[in-house]
Amino acid sequence: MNRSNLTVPPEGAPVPAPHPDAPVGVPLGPHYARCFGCGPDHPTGLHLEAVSEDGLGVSATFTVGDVHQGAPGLAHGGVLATAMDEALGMVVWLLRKPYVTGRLETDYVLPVPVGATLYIRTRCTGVVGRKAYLEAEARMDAVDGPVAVRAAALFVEVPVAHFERHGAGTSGGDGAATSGGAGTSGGGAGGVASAADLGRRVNP
Ligand SMILES: CCCCCCCC/C=C\CCCCCCCC(=O)SCCNC(=O)CCNC(=O)[C@H](O)C(C)(C)COP(=O)(O)OP(=O)(O)OC[C@H]1O[C@@H](n2cnc3c(N)ncnc32)[C@H](O)[C@@H]1OP(=O)(O)O
Repeated sequence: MNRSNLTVPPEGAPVPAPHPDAPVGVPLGPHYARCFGCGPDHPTGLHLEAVSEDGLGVSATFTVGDVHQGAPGLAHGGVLATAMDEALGMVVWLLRKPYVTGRLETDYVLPVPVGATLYIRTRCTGVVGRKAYLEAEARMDAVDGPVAVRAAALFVEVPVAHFERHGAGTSGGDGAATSGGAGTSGGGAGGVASAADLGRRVNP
């Protein structure tokens, strides 16, 4: 894909193993029940479903719905970037450390119609200090279908306080904190209900 050097790891950057508590080969479940990308409680979200792969990688599916259109009958590009962002974020979540997207680069290769299912594969290509380098590819309607979207990203590790400081209504106790749902079925990854909950689940 066309990518800047900001999303390419320096030569020899190591790819760490997933945290021992991270699930392998089972559905990850949502990381947060109201997440726009993966949350089951989000009415118009992407409802991305993902499974971890060997090494530090994830495979995920996203089916484009009516509510995801930009041009008539076609997925909005921002929605597709969100799906890639979400699937990339699931990779670093396997490290059991909080990360946020610092930079996301996207190549739109094919138009993606409503009703299409994207098969997204993401992997970490290196970690240096707080910076995790990641890449992703989405194929249309089959795991070996044509490539529709490619992405590369730099995620930056942040302290749990990042979410406590900047998130509105996520510290628990108000309407934003749900049961978390995540990981309560299918051996999921262990979702969070609040920033405080995130603090209990990540590994410093
Ligand atoms: C209720 C709580 C629930 C929480 C649940 C969380 C669980 C997560 C689990 C699972 C995730 C699943 C999926 C999620 C998917 C979606 C992820 C998103 O969409 S995240 C939202 C969008 N992103 C932001 O809102 C970031 C906003 N930006 C920032 O906060 C800062 O700019 C930040 C943290 C990215 C960097 O700020 P600094 O002050 O901490 O650090 P500095 O020193 O600036 O950067 C550190 C290094 O990174 C590089 N860097 C930073 N930004 C860069 C950029 N845009 N491009 C290139 N390099 C960059 C810098 O050059 C520096 O590199 P050098 O150490 O000097 O080598």
